[in-house]
Amino acid sequence: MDFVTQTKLSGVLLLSPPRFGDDRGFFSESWNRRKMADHGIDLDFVQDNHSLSSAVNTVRGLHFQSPPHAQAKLVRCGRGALFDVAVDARKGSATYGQWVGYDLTAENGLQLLIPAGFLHGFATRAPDTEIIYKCSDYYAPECDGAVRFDDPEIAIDWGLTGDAILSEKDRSAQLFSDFESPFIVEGAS
Ligand SMILES: Cc1cn([C@H]2C[C@H](O)[C@@H](COP(=O)(O)OP(=O)(O)O[C@H]3O[C@@H](C)C(=O)[C@@H](O)[C@H]3O)O2)c(=O)[nH]c1=O
Repeated sequence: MDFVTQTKLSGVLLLSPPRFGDDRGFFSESWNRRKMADHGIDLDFVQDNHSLSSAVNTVRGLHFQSPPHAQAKLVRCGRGALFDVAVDARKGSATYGQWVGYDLTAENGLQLLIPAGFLHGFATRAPDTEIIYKCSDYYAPECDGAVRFDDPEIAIDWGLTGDAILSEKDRSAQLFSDFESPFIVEGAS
């Protein structure tokens, strides 16, 4: 698999950092700014997040931070397995409202790069799943927002095997049709 794979949503990239295996296990560079810049991606990450979801079918999302604190995220799985989803929320985008989802596991080491302007969420596929992600802006609760993970218009196939386990915030999230996107696709006026 190539180091960088473009997805059907412009700017959302699936990354496969090389792993060097030996008798002890493996070594991998999980983030290398210079290497990413060689691929035309120059992001200034300022915060790393790490969360544990105990149960299978835990869903966190779909989340965003509005400008001026919009966040690009580089997501990977530290333990277990998760299905990671990005939804294009950029007004004027040809793929507005479309989603992509990928299985990121501790074993496959895949990463998803999600630019600002996308909603992000994930579902856990294994117990005690840990997600680790870099963010390009600091947490700003006043800019924090959520759209329903099961929004009928976006219609994400989460592949859940039971009822979704949600936070109170996510249970009461807005519909995509009520969401006034603060994001504009680059180049649109
Ligand atoms: C996101 C975040 C939360 N918190 C606090 C607020 C709250 O008390 C507690 C739990 O917050 P939440 O319920 O929002 O956590 P969670 O539902 O895991 O939210 C995260 O979901 C994924 C999908 C994302 O993309 C993230 O950007 C973030 O929105 O942690 C921080 O201190 N810093 C942060 O950056």
